[in-house]
Amino acid sequence: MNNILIKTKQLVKRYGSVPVVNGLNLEVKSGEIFGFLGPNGAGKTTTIKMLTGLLDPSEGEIFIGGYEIRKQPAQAKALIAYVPDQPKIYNKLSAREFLFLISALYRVPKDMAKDRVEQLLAIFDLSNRADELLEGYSHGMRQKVVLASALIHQPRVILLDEPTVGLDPASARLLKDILQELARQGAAVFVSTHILEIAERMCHRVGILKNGRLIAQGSPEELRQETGRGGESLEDIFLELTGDKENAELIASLKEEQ
Ligand SMILES: Nc1ncnc2c1ncn2[C@@H]1O[C@H](COP(=O)(O)OP(=O)(O)OP(=O)(O)O)[C@@H](O)[C@H]1O
Repeated sequence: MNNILIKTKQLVKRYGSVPVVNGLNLEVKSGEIFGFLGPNGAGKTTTIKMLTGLLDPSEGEIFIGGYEIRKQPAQAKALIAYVPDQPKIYNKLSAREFLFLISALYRVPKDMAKDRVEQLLAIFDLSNRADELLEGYSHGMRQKVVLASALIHQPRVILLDEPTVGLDPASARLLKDILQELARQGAAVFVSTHILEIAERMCHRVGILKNGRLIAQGSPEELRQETGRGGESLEDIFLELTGDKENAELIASLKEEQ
């Protein structure tokens, strides 16, 4: 297996005749954290759902660890962890029960599961409430349970859709540290986010999606050089590339007229 763990070739998704993802070519290597950025409706969630195999592409191919997701779905999916933007969780289970359920679904051997569950509960600071029903958990606590459950089978490909929404600063920092450690151990991490500061600090490379097309990709530093915007923040580059800077100028002009 080469070290490209996520690869898409000319990926297209249409709803009716409208392409919402259009000719996407992506590669994410082992050890890399790739930030997937783009305005609302750009096609990020649609792309991530195709990468997980939950949504069929209209055209193109997806390789996870070298396995084409539609031709070898079991092999590809065994490598993946997916944290959706609106996770479903079983409210009538406790966090500990939920994590054991997910371990069983991924066929993690029982002894190993026991260690992993306790380790993850401790890492996410959930140990002392692990036997309470999830229905009584706050949004951020539920998010942490979902993140813990995604890591239980030691995935090589980690797909996260807006994972920091609802997390407090300490938990967002913890997530960043965990993802960096997993990448260091060889995982490929693909994360969509609107928080450009996180992308800038966490991601080795970012891709900017607009209207279903990748309009730029590279390290934040490379994007600065390409756009001739040395010294500017990723946020300024993002707004420039996605055209939202015009909005900022419009708003500024409104203020001047007041
Ligand atoms: N089931 C569907 N049927 C029709 N159109 C859809 C469907 N799902 C998504 N779309 C459209 O596809 C486009 C991309 O949506 P998607 O959810 O992938 O965007 P996104 O980049 O994740 O946006 P956000 O940042 O707002 O979450 C949008 O125009 C959306 O309306």
